[in-house]
Amino acid sequence: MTRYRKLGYVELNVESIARSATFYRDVAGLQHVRQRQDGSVLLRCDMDAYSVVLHEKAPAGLKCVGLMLEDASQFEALHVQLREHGTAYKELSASECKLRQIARATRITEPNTQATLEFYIPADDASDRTFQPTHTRIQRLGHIVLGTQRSSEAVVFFRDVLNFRVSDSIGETVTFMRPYPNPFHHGIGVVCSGHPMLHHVNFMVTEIDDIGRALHRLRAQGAAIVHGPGRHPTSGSVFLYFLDPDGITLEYSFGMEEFLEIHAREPRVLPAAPESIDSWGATRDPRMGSVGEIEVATIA
Ligand SMILES: CC(C)c1ccc(C(=O)O)c(O)c1O
Ligand SMILES: [Fe+2]
Repeated sequence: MTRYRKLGYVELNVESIARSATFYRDVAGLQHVRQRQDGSVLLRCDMDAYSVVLHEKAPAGLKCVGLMLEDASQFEALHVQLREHGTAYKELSASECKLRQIARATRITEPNTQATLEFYIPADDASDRTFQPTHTRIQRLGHIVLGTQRSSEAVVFFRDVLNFRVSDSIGETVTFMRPYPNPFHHGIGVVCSGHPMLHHVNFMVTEIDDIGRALHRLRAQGAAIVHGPGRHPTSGSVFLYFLDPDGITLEYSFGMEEFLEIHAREPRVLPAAPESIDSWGATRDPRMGSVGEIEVATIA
């Protein structure tokens, strides 16, 4: 079965690249890396080549998600699983990989959310990958949550075909899964929604003070805070959600539960109640998770 390192990158469509590049650097606190010839902007929040890629394309939402495999031998296991399930896949050409600073990649359309998933290993190039945390000490791209009306089928696909492990669910509304054996409680969440969508993108920060400071900083910068601060009983994280310039929901969180590779605890099902989302009792702005079209790629 396929083994992963982590959720590696997320590529977003935004209405104005200049406006969003400034926001993701100055407000969200990522490091600007460079602009590619096609105009897309690379930002990072760890020592990888990039963690977030912005593309100027309406409507705003998700272009694709990169899942870093443990090593090159995982492609064989992944391809076997995809063929057995009858899921079409495409291997990216050497020139496309070079452009994206990756050594090898396979792309699929996840059949239930329609999200483009890219399974990859990074290039072993000599590019500068230093990362200097900014006002908010982001440690990594944490997770994304995808919405679909076929959420139970999506969970089965991530679990049985892609070898994600379920960490917890809240009733039948949301399930949190980790790309095995990455230790963090979830790299992907799947939420019930009326149509396929990106619900939010999460960045994990260094300490609770990053959340408290962000609350005041975001207010001063005029960003829309849409939920929190609060604590998620599922992963144990303290959270704060805010909107990017197009209304895409971003989350900072601190303190996520970690799982061992073996003898991990069993997944839990928490009741479908507000206390299962937030044990501090914060109220949610209805704009949370409301913008995030999923661009559907053609897998030839
Ligand atoms: C409100 C959302 C879907 C949610 C719930 C719980 C967690 C967590 O346990 O960390 C999240 O990260 C969420 O985004
Ligand atoms: Fe989250």
